[in-house]
Amino acid sequence: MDLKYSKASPVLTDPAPMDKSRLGIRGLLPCAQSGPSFSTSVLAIPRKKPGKLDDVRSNGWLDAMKSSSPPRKKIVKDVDVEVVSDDGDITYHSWMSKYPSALNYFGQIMDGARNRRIVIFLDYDGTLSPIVDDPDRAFMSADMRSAVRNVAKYFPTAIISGRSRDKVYELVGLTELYYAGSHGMDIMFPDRRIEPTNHSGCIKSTDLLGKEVNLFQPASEFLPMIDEVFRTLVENTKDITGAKVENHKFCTSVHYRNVDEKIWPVIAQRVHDILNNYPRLRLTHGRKVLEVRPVIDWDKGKAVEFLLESLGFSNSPDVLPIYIGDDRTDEDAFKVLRSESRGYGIIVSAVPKESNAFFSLKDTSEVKEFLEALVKMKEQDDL
Ligand SMILES: O=P(O)(O)OC[C@H]1O[C@H](O[C@H]2O[C@H](CO)[C@@H](O)[C@H](O)[C@H]2O)[C@H](O)[C@@H](O)[C@@H]1O
Repeated sequence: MDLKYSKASPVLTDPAPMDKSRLGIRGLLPCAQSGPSFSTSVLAIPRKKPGKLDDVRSNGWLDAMKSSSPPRKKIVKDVDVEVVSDDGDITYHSWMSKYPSALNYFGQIMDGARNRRIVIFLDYDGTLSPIVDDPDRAFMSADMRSAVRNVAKYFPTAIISGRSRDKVYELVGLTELYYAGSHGMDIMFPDRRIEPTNHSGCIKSTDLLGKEVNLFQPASEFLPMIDEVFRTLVENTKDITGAKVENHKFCTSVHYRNVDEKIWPVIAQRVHDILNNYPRLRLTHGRKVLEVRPVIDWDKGKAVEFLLESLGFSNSPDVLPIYIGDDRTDEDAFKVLRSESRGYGIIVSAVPKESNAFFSLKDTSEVKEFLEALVKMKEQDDL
């Protein structure tokens, strides 16, 4: 597909047909050719009559929604954190032969790292902080923060999150890291580095400490559209108990974790109908969350490549990138690292799921252990 601008821009020119097939739209509403103008006139959309929920059932949205997070078979009530029962233990152990524990294989991973510069990429939700019901309360523990801080002393470390860059920075609170928000569509990297050769469009800015930095925001033209669709989604889900819409600047998400499962078809249909008016936006599935993103050729995998290049680590056999993440959006990064055996993806999961990662960790406490082991190894000067 042609790029709209120069080779540098990830914005795709003719998104409409691609959009439709990705969304599985069956022409529920007349489809605007170029999306709505940025006005408030689209804030209220006509509601579907009850019983007309065939689109989201037939296009796979509902199935994807149901399988989008580990089953909550047992919930530890007062901790408010997902815990999966032992039922799937046998399957889990056989899955682990395909995705062995990064802790058990730590020695082998370190052997591969000998004489190579390790670069660490970390997802936030489900990786550094446990999955909880309220996205505003997804805090990382002090121990985890200290593990990440120590890792960053020895290895270049970046956080790549679906949240807005400001929000994830606020949650992590460490200035010594690199941050990419909005699924990699908002990357801040140091000024002293060279702009990656294949990309233009970096802008100069200052970080919260007043330091000069570069920003790469490949979806900046979508800002008003995302803002508009965010407000539309808020308006059209406000009557659904438990629904929550978040604005991540270059993408927006609709949470249904706290919505009664019987109402999932309704929330899915509302989002579907709204997206039908925005052919330049697409939907991806996260953990009990519908994520609305621009149709651009950019994802967490591209962000990893971009950061490696902008930090001066691109295409070097002396570099070993390690990416730790837990959800479907992290698969793009795992794929990049798997290709040409560039590095290691580590999936965080307590249940079996297909992945492009090489290794696995069961939960956030194992992530912390892995990070601590890296630091210990470095402190013993074994790397
Ligand atoms: O890329 P990430 O950093 O993993 O962000 C992905 C999404 O994470 C958040 O939602 C998820 O975590 C919440 C808190 O534990 C949980 O309540 C929700 O069900 C999960 O989907 C965040 O709120 C989303 O906006 C991110 O897209």
